[in-house]
Amino acid sequence: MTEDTLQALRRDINEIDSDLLVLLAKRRRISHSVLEYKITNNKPIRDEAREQALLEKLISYGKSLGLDAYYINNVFQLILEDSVLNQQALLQRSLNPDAMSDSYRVAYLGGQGSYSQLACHKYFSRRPGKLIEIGCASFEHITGQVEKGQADFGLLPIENTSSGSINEVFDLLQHAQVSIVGEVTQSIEHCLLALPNVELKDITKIYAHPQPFAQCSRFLQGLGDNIQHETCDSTSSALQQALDNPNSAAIGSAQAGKHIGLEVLKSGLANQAENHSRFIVVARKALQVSTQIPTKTTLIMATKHQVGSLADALMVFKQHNINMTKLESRPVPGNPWEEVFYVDLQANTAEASVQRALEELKEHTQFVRILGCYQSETMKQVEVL
Ligand SMILES: C=C(O[C@@H]1C=C(C(=O)O)C=C[C@H]1O)C(=O)O
Repeated sequence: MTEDTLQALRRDINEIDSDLLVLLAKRRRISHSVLEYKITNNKPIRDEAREQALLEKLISYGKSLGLDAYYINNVFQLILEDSVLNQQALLQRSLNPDAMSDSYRVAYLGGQGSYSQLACHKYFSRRPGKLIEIGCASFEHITGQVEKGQADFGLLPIENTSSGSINEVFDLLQHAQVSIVGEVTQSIEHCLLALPNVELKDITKIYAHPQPFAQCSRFLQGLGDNIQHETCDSTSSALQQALDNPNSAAIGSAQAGKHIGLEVLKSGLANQAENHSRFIVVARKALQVSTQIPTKTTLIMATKHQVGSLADALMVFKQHNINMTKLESRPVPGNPWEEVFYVDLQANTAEASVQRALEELKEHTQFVRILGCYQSETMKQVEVL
């Protein structure tokens, strides 16, 4: 085959890819129109039976064209997710017009290349308007910016699949005057990054935020005791240190390393192959969440000092048929041995049944505070394979 033939084939591929994009954009517009029907008829945004039927039909047709089921499933699950999340985002925007402006300021930990920045870009990608980023040095700084009205939103990591709950953030939420308005999950792919030409054997010091150190503990143990670990305020500052100090490395994402001029010495450092962090998005005022979309409510409560009081409180959720997805206990700062509980519920406080459950919960607790009611971002795929 000649070079000219190759170029001609590549032109054909380019054309097909452009056509695919045009069709995807058209599909998205039609999906937006379907939303109008759901709003008028008060129907849930998601229709899993329709998705299931659609995927089965596509897989069968795709097979006749020589495409395998796994490939078709992967491609269309992504298209469906986009379609559903976009409808949800549009609906939420129409419900909360006051919270929409041409530009919005978001405070997150670190700066260019931090994992928080990746999560911020992912979460706000569906939102029109100009994103103004405010890099912060600590979690308190983030909530402070939101409380003072210097940021419209703050992004805080709350849990990680390798290292568990991020206690500092839970403790901060006890007193911060902010409301949770959203969540986003970001996959975290830790790499060891160093200046070009530095080899693993040359490294004497590794810089990282405490979270990546915890999430990559097994890899770090394997390197032996001769390498010093220095904790940094954020992944961005760890990268800067690796840039400034010879024979050192930092833990961060490959993208962040590339951006700043560091190369990947080793990838896949996390203890768990599937390493994800869930972030919460906070704002000064709570948002209204449509009952047509999957919703989470996060609350904080202190139970009474009586036998069975936690069990009694949790029974309220069971009796009202409310699914609890997380229960976390944290000490009360300044009151040794006192505990507060963080609870995530699959519930929307706009529903009368949820309001009744929360009223009843008060009878079994010393206090209850709703930290937020927000759109659940995790979309469970329908299973066809
Ligand atoms: C577009 C719709 O809404 C959602 C998105 C779908 C899609 O993009 O094909 C299918 C079902 C729904 O979960 C619809 O209900 O038809």
